[in-house]
Amino acid sequence: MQKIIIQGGVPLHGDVVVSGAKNAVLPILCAALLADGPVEISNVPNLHDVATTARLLRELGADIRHDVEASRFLIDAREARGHVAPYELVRTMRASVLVLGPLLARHGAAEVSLPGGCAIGSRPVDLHIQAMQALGAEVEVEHGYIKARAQRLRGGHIEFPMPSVGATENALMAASLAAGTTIIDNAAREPEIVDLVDCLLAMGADIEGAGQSRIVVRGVERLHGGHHAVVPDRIETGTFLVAAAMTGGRVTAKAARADTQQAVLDKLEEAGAQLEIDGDAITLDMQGRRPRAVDIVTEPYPGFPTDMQAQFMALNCVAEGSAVIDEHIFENRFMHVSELMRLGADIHVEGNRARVHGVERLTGAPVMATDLRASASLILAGLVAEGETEINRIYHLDRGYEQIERKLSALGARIQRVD
Ligand SMILES: CC(=O)N[C@H]1[C@@H](OP(=O)(O)OP(=O)(O)OC[C@H]2O[C@@H](n3ccc(=O)[nH]c3=O)[C@H](O)[C@@H]2O)O[C@H](CO)[C@@H](O)[C@@H]1O
Ligand SMILES: C=C(OP(=O)(O)O)C(=O)O
Repeated sequence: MQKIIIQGGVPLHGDVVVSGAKNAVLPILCAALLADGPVEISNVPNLHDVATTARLLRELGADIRHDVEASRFLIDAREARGHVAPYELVRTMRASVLVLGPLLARHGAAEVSLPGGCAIGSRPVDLHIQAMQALGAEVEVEHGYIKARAQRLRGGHIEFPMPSVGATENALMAASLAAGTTIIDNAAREPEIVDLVDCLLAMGADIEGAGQSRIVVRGVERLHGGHHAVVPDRIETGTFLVAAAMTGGRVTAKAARADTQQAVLDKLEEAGAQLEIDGDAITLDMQGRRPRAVDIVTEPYPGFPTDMQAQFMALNCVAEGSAVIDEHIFENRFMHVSELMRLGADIHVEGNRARVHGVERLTGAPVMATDLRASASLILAGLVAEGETEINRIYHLDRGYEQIERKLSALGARIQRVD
């Protein structure tokens, strides 16, 4: 099994080009199922989750061309007649539940395996199901599958008890082809929602209010093909900026979108980093300084993202002072703590709160990655730990980071992937 080996202690310097966002591209690939013409998607990151989604769309009958060099997908779902998303594909990736809305809207039927349990929490799909029911679908859950049916979906009022990114995405895609108007209240406001809506608009949808808590979708008879470029990945951007801050370096993230990650940039400044934003470039300078520990509370957007919690935990581990991290989105997202402690971190967890006392130094050791962002936090810790850190089970990383070790090497890190 592959692993990553890091010799820590090198301040990072240089430029890194940010890839398209994983969490934007996955729903957008699913949205292509709604179109009765070819959809071209550019700035697609070459990730394991993207390959899994492509396999799922092929299984459903879509014709897919992937130009890896050009980071482009061409999806033609005109002949796609399948409506079953099987366990074998869905179990490896939660985002596969995002075919539910498109299949139901396009074919009047969908059978989607319940996504598998994930290391960060129980992650139910009740809100996805309630949204489909509000649009007139009959839904049953049996034998591990969500089975949904509707002659034609009709507009309705969906009021989420809490914002859910995935359920909002499923609701948006289903409502786009429903008869009549749908109002979604307490919708998620993440930049990936806005990006999905931009893609749906390019396909001829009629949607207002993306990025706000109330979204209004006027259903249309058909959606056509179109082109969309995926928004830059704010979590990848944040991860590289934290790497620069922790190592006392200076890094410019290019092709980034500062306006999608104010909460993260604010925390980096609070930690003592100097930031400069110039168009789509974000430069972080921490040369000659040690970060200060920063308190974090994860919240739905525009609050601090849960997907950056583990990386800031790593930063706090080597920062000056102590900080409290409150995880408010997922009930079990501190799996990285025990591994960071193997590197010498001083962390105490009580429920969904972690207290981190910064230490002068971490020391390299073999560690095990448990989920995607936990893996990222271990890489960050390895970049500053004395000696060698060996990170096992890195397949999680390939789900969400494009060529992370190459990008870090280009910034001067001593990092390699070995078999
Ligand atoms: C592919 C993708 O975009 N993944 C992101 C998406 O996940 P995902 O869309 O799964 O996350 P949600 O926003 O739905 O989850 C938010 C909270 O709602 C709960 N919930 C959700 C759905 C539901 O039917 N019932 C329910 O109780 C979840 O357990 C969680 O506690 O948003 C998360 C929160 O920003 C991110 O961490 C993930 O990286
Ligand atoms: C939790 C994440 O992804 P997913 O929802 O795909 O598991 C993530 O991107 O950090």
